[in-house]
Amino acid sequence: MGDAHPTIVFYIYLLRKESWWLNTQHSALNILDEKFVGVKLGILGLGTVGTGTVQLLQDAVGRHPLLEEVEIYRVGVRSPDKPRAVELPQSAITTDLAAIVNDPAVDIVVEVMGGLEPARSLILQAIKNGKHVVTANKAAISRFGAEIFNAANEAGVYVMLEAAVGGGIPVIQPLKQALSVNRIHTVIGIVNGTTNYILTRMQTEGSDFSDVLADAQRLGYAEADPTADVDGLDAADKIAILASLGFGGRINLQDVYCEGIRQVSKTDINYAEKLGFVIKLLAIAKYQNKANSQLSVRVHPTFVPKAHPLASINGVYNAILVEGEPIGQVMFFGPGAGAGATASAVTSDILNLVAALKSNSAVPNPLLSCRHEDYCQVTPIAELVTRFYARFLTKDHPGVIGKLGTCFGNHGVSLESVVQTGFQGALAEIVVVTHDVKEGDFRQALDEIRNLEAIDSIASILRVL
Ligand SMILES: NC(=O)C1=CN([C@@H]2O[C@H](COP(=O)(O)OP(=O)(O)OC[C@H]3O[C@@H](n4cnc5c(N)ncnc54)[C@H](OP(=O)(O)O)[C@@H]3O)[C@@H](O)[C@H]2O)C=CC1
Ligand SMILES: N[C@@H](CC=O)C(=O)O
Ligand code: NA
Repeated sequence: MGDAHPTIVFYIYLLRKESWWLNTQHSALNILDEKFVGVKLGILGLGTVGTGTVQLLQDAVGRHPLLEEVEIYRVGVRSPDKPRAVELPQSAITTDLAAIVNDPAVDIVVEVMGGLEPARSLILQAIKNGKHVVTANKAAISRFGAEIFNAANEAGVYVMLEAAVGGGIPVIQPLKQALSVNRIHTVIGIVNGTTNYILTRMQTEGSDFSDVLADAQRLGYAEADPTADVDGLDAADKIAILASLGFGGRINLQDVYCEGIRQVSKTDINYAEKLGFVIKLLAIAKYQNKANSQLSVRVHPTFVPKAHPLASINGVYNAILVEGEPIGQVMFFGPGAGAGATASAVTSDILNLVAALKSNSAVPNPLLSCRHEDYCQVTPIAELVTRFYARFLTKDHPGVIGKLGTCFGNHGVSLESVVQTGFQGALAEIVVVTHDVKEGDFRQALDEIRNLEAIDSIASILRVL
């Protein structure tokens, strides 16, 4: 300070103290009063997404110039001796992930390791240490979002998750920003690349489920445990996140109804084709009853009319159709999984954080942080009103169709079409498509039908969009 006037020294002391306080509250201020010297990343995970992200960052020429200010500082893995598709100094690689989130030099923690624990604890620890977080982990966010975002708001840091839904498709930021002036009433999408890839190949090539799943795993689309993809759980995580953003409240994951694609057979795919539909695993969040803000949030294989915009989304591609007022319909389309596509989303989040760090703003940006406090009301699936497709295997008795019609009629289920085209061995196959019906009523009719002497089995039940 040399011989500065004592009052000035005192003011500088107060400013420093103030800025220290702000620094602990808002890590966006970590660089206040200092020249911006670049941003150090601590990356947790170097698998499909981590590797794609490192490749993108190491090849920054021709991309946004801010990327050149990003340093890959530490990378955490499980098996340090595994051969990697990227070159990094050995000193940057560690198996001690806690050391990364506790390292004061790290500005942004990029969590691309997946799983629930230790991912959750590491994210929370990074936040506690005043670090911004980028994550691709929809499983952790959909379960621990409240805890993670509350902690982030308290610490004044951001948790960014563009890669968590729709892979490379920008959909999180548009919902948080560009579309947030709309009253959203429907979010409906194909949000799992693995199952869309499987269904597409079963449909176009008549391939077997297990062969195509192996290909999806080899291509890096599937989760470490592909059950999450195949059983619809990954899509449920994603629609919970999208619904939360679209409808302005938290979603309890247990309220999301979820069915996967295991029961979708080639026979159903062929019937769908004959009836003018394709089968897609849809994730749907929409007002069931706008008057009392009741939402329907669900994932299930669905008969989608061939003319619907989601019917032509094939392979690993995802698409999310958002409907709101006043905008009407907007559809986001692009690659939903894979190294490069997902790295694009992760890196765009990193870029946003670099920009936030550079802007030196003392005030957290409300368009980057999470503002939810309350939970949305989600209605039970029995209350859903939808059309159904059902396939029955029946004994070849006269009058079976009439008996089916009577049971449906007893429960107020009206039929749009009834088709009897084929046989499975000695059993006749009858396919029914209903008009809109309350799911609970439809299920009661099925219970009655199951008890008919002429019915061998109900081979499949799928909802129709
Ligand atoms: N794959 C995709 O297309 C997409 C994935 N995501 C999400 O991104 C995340 C990562 O997925 P992905 O890259 O496919 O996963 P991978 O299984 O390919 O990679 C996981 C990485 O994390 C490391 N890792 C995992 N657990 C630990 C641990 N306990 N300690 C140290 N290191 C650990 C692994 O280390 P090691 O290499 O040594 O085994 C590996 O490098 C997940 O949350 C996933 O849901 C999101 C969108 C698309
Ligand atoms: N396993 C997921 C990866 C992206 O989230 C998928 O198949 O969509
Ligand atoms: Na995305």
